[in-house]
Amino acid sequence: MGNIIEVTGLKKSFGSLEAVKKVDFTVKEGSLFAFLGPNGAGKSTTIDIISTQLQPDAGEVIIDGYRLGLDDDRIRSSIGIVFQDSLLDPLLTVEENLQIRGRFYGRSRSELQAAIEVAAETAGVFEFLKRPYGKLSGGQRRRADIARALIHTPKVLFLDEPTTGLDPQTRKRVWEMVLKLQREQGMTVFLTTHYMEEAAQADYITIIDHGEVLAQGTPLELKNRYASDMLRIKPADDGKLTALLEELGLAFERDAAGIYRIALNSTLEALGILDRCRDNIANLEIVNGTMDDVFINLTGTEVRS
Ligand SMILES: Nc1ncnc2c1ncn2[C@@H]1O[C@H](COP(=O)(O)OP(=O)(O)OP(=O)(O)O)[C@@H](O)[C@H]1O
Repeated sequence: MGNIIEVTGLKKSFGSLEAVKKVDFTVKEGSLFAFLGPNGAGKSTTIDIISTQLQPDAGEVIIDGYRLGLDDDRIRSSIGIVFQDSLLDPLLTVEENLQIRGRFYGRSRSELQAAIEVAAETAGVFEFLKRPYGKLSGGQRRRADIARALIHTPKVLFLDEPTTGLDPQTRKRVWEMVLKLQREQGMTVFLTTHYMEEAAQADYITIIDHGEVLAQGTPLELKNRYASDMLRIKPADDGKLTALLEELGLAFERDAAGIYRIALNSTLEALGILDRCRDNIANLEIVNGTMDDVFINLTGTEVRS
């Protein structure tokens, strides 16, 4: 698959604040791409630029073969965006909201109705098309927002924190719908999220902070590079285990419960350590590095919950 988005040397300042300093990344067609960073990292500014809503100071953006600044109308027809704040009218039904949106795209009445049905079916809002948007639950609203973004059958769907503010069960349902869109319909999904368990399911991740790319790769590549597996040992005899680990030259920490934590260079390194310490182990576990660890190690910031 080729790249559907190519961003090179992107820069944007607001006065003296360099919100985007030099951002380069590519997104493969049909992939689930996660764009991560702490608050104020420059994610929204980047998305606003590549979705034609904000002019960059420098850089090149190509989406679906169209160049930003030259083919903005074509870019707009290739992308759908779900913002954090909904754009739908709470007093109108979901169907009426979709009709209003769909009319932007100059279709005949029957084409519009067909497009609404497909978008509603895809986003799972078919059964409440006739209900006022304002009367829907949080998860239903989010799916209606997604239906709005799908009405012109875009190739790339931008989702800005699509599951933030939803209860865990609803979050799961919305998330499953997003995955289905990407996996079954081949849609490219460009996602920002503060939920690392969602990011961990992406095909590719770019992490930015202070307007610069800190790291890029698949979740596995990033975990291998920026998160260690952890060996946790509950000792049979504290003093002996401390002495043994020191003798082995291993760095360790002890938590409040008296559990020893040893960062591993590789999972298999645990075998040698366990073999040497076996007589002093009451209990043990190996905890794999997570995307949370990657995020914290790179940005020095806890993931916002
Ligand atoms: N229109 C603007 N005028 C001035 N400063 C702005 C403007 N838009 C964004 N900024 C600043 O640029 C920086 C990057 O903001 P941006 O919204 O792109 O970050 P973000 O990564 O999307 O953060 P969040 O996760 O909170 O949405 C921040 O310091 C922000 O205050």
